[in-house]
Amino acid sequence: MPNIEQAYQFARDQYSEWGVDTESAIKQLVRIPISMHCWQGDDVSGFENPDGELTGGIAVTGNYPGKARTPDQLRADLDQAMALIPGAHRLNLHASYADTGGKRVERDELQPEHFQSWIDWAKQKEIGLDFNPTFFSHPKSADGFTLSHQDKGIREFWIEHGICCRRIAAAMGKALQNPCITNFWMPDGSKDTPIDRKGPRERLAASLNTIFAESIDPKLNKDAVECKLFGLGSESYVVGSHEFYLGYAVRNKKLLCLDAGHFHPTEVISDKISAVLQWVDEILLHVSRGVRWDSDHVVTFTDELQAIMQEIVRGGYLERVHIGLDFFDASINRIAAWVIGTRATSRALLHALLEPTAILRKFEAEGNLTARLALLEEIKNLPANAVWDYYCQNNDVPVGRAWLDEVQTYEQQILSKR
Ligand SMILES: C[C@H](O)[C@H](O)[C@@H](O)C(=O)CO
Ligand SMILES: [Mn+2]
Repeated sequence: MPNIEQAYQFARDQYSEWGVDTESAIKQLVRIPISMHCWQGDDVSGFENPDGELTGGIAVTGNYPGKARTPDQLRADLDQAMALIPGAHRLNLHASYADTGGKRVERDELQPEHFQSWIDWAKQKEIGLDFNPTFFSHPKSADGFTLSHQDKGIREFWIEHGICCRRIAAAMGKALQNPCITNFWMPDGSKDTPIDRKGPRERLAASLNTIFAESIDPKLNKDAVECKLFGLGSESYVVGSHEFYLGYAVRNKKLLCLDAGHFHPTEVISDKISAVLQWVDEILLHVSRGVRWDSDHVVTFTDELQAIMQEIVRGGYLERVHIGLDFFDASINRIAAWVIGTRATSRALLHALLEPTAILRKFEAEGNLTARLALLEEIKNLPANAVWDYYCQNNDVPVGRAWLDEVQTYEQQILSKR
């Protein structure tokens, strides 16, 4: 399309006047993977018990037809979504998505072989995999506690699950020659005011220490821990709070996972990135969008999304921050949800890479805060969209809203027949 080329040439010249090299921004962007979460494709159901209840204080609303019910269906949907998103990304899998051929395998008995079909798929697509033990939607987590449970037997079951998952993740990392990030999120907490806040936290720390006792080469697997402010049914107390995991990650050299929907409504993770990276080597992000009680709306091109990406790029943190997504919406086409959220995240990264940061930094250093604010407003009018369209075209994915036509065709031909 010649007008995309023309618009890009015009944009390239405009950015060059601000000292920004659009070609270099594009080259950087294509190398930044975004870890797409498998659970947007089936409302966090997984394949262990697809019609079972989703527990753990998370909820998916909506009943859009056509959700994936088998590993093959989920992979086909991911193939379709990934074909509409520029760049090479990753897949983030939960343990409850094991491909066991219909056989019931308990979570403390999961093995790498139960994820072989995912590994083969990722190898063929030349993408990396990330992983998560699943501590919810299971009878042994029914009262809201897992690794911090007061019952030793229940704790041991979940500890064994954590140990299995790290080995599975290491097998994925080895097979794909690409380190897997394994994120530990446990729903443990209580609806009403507990008397004992200390005991569960001591037990959670001890359980994690046992899980992480086996040393695994970081070239194969890196562990992350994820905090939360509250969940449905854990409104008064969450064992794994922010302070708990920040301390745990610092002391035990783990990655800290910051989920954008897991803090007070006026608290933003964009401000936390440079703070926690003073104390931990690497972090994982769960890019999400909190709306009132829900921490997991589909990511859109918000101010906070842009601020997160600006912080990563301005701080020179691209090697230390792993970008993952975490949202689930069953009220709209699930493939469209992936595409909207991942394209928005990638576009926000591009905007950050196109920022004339050197000029802004200079004004700030000189104390010229008037110029800093004025230029922050002016650069919002630079033609980043022309660079984005050009980037999409060069990566063989639809430009602009054309991707939606492809999702609608797939819905008619595939989803509507499920
Ligand atoms: C399904 C995920 O593990 C989950 O969303 C977790 O990361 C979370 O954010 C829970 O609120
Ligand atoms: Mn999360």
